[in-house]
Amino acid sequence: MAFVVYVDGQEGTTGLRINDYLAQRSDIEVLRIDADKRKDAAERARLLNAADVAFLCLPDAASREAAAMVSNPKTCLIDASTAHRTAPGWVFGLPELCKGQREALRGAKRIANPGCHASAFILALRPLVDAGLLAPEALVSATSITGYSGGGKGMIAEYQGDAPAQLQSPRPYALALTHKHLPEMMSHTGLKTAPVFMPVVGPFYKGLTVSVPLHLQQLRPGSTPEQVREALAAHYEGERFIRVMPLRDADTLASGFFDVQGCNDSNRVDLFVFGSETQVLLMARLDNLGKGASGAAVQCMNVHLGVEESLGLV
Ligand SMILES: NC(=O)C1=CN([C@@H]2O[C@H](COP(=O)(O)OP(=O)(O)OC[C@H]3O[C@@H](n4cnc5c(N)ncnc54)[C@H](OP(=O)(O)O)[C@@H]3O)[C@@H](O)[C@H]2O)C=CC1
Ligand SMILES: CC(=O)N[C@@H](CCC(=O)OP(=O)(O)O)C(=O)O
Repeated sequence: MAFVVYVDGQEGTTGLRINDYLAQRSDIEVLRIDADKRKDAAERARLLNAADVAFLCLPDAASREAAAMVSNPKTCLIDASTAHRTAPGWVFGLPELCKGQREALRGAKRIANPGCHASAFILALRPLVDAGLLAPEALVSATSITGYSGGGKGMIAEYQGDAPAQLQSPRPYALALTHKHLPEMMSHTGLKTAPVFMPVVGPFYKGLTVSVPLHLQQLRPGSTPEQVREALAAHYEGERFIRVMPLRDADTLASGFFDVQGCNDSNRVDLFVFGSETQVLLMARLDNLGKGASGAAVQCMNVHLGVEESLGLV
């Protein structure tokens, strides 16, 4: 018997991509809402409550509204928005976060998927905190370079229309230093202080890389770049979507440049450690619409339904 799935926000950037993934699956029956009822609360409530799994691919306020509509105890919600990522009762949708996370996702009926920048930041730093290399009290900074599809339909239209010249250069943003991913970045790494975080959106569709520069003096005394890479490799051993690259990745150093789009069209995260005698630079790369959004949501569904090993993501 097929699992019944509904995507609330089926016409948005994340929803469309989830539907592409689901279309390849014979074990999933997708409920679709009529075009003229896409924002009709009663019809959305009916479909949400008819689903085994419902994805919320909506702005935050609409996600909160949708969650409040669900009374069927069997419906599992997987929310792609920022609304519930540190909310009590919701499990964070990052199976690789730590031991026990998969089991938590199997049992959960409320799953909040990470933000795209946050996924990369957390996957790069959580192992260092868990291994005792980076103290929870550490003060860190991060930048993120991202494609414009991260900004949803609105930003895509801005870039693909008659775009003004300033959109052709990288644009730093969130300069009030209050980016909406900071709470989840702290809560799911264990860091007690928010990083100084500067995202930069560039004139390409998708692909994202978070970089975290660290002086070795910021780490446990005596730490080396080798130990940093080792901590990542040990944490993610056996994880099929996480690739810990060789220390000082030779291909990148030989080419001289880092390829921000190198994980596009995959659900993969590549983790890089570059290092000198006194410094390390951690870089985490993903497709913001893959492991940064829709791929991650489908992966969480697979984990929840207990079909993770068999299905559809690369
Ligand atoms: N794009 C990305 O890389 C990522 C996005 N996310 C998050 O996922 C969520 C969806 O983002 P994204 O797909 O990019 O956004 P889009 O703007 O592309 O799509 C949002 C969709 O939600 C629909 N919608 C808005 N309000 C309602 C409502 N009240 N009822 C039903 N549908 C509604 C919109 O309808 P309409 O078409 O009429 O505007 C639109 O189709 C957001 O919370 C976003 O922050 C998370 C990680 C990464
Ligand atoms: C380029 C761009 O604007 N990106 C979005 C993040 C996309 C994402 O992860 O959004 P949610 O947290 O809403 O899920 C931003 O930085 O706000």
